[in-house]
Amino acid sequence: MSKILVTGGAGYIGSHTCVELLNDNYDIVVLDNLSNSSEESLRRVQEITGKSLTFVNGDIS
Ligand SMILES: O=c1ccn([C@@H]2O[C@H](COP(=O)(O)OP(=O)(O)O[C@H]3O[C@H](CO)[C@@H](O)[C@H](O)[C@H]3O)[C@@H](O)[C@H]2O)c(=O)[nH]1
Repeated sequence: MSKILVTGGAGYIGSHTCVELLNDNYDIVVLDNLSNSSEESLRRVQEITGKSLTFVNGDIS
């Protein structure tokens, strides 16, 4: 299955996107600097879907 990079994936729109992608069996890597979110949202994404993701705390700018 394809791997998808989700920038801002810990945020509101990003975390909902992560749920949909995981439910469609994509592997996802979330890149987020947590400037307007927390890792708690990603914990919930994994709890809701029963699937794991890779999180990278960082900034590409
Ligand atoms: O340089 C940056 C800027 C943002 N982020 C992350 O990107 C994600 C999304 O950023 P944000 O602009 O907060 O978008 P949303 O999460 O979609 O939140 C917006 O939409 C929500 C729902 O309407 C509102 O509640 C928020 O206030 C509003 O910022 C967040 O996890 C941020 O931590 C980065 O990683 N790097």
